[in-house]
Amino acid sequence: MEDVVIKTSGLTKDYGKGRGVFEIDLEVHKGEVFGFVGTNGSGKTTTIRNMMGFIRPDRGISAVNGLDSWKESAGIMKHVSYVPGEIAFPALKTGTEFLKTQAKYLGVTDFGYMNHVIEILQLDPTANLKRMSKGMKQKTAIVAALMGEKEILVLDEPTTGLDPLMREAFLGLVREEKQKGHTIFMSSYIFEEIEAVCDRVAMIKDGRIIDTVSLYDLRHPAVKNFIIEFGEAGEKQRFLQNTEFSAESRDEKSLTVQCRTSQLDALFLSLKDCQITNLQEIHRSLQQQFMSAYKEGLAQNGNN
Ligand SMILES: Nc1ncnc2c1ncn2[C@@H]1O[C@H](COP(=O)(O)OP(=O)(O)OP(=O)(O)O)[C@@H](O)[C@H]1O
Repeated sequence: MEDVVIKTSGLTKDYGKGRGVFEIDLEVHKGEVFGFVGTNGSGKTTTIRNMMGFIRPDRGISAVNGLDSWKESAGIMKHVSYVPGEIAFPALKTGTEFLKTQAKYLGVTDFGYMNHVIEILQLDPTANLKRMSKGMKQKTAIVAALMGEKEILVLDEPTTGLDPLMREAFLGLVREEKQKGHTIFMSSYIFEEIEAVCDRVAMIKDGRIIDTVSLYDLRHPAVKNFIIEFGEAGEKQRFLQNTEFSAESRDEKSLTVQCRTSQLDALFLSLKDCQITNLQEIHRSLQQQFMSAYKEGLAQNGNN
């Protein structure tokens, strides 16, 4: 596909004893926010480090903008802003000094966007780098990465150490990047934040991709489930006895109904003479999707 910005195929880095990443196939398209979720030690950082050309794969390929990650890593760096999972700052005194060095390295001369990111994240960069809290270090690394305004962003657990308000502010920055048409690859173990900003998500477990889902598809399933609460128990019973939809009683006045999206009209029509006190769609969350892919994997491996 022409608009593929990041691609891995059969990517394998084997550290022995089942550790590492195995046969990783990913395609991230231009302008996409692509999430990468998995539990601790599942292989997110190893995949990202391969993508960035920091480590050499044992098998398979990784390419960014058509450039081989390992062989042409210098070329890749021209197009990619990167926030590492483990932040190690150079021996400089303050955040400001570090950001100035970074600006020089990246050739940034207009500091408008950098100051915007600093403001959004409420960072005081004048603080001593060594004495910064975990969250401040993380914010500084984000500012250092974003100031380059590159068209590809690779973020390894970028919200580590950020409080919920700052996480939300950071997700706003990700949305701004997407609006500019930039491509974002972001790892996380926090399902809610991936769900909030990503277009597609790959799930990794024990070094292998177990599922790739489109958030649009997750939010727009072909079959929907609703909780319907009736004003009176008798109405609920009448509905249950007469309906052609698959329905199950929940309690005296409420039930769950399963309905194909194409039959929503018919469902609502069948409810038109009932007194409904509440109607709520049951959404399948990314975490639920991950848990079922996880369990399926266990069952296939005969561990369940
Ligand atoms: N240099 C290395 N040598 C040996 N094993 C390694 C090395 N780097 C990573 N591993 C192992 O590979 C597996 C994947 O690690 P990785 O850091 O990629 O996971 P992760 O999903 O990023 O985890 P976390 O969310 O905890 O940061 C782990 O079992 C880890 O111990």
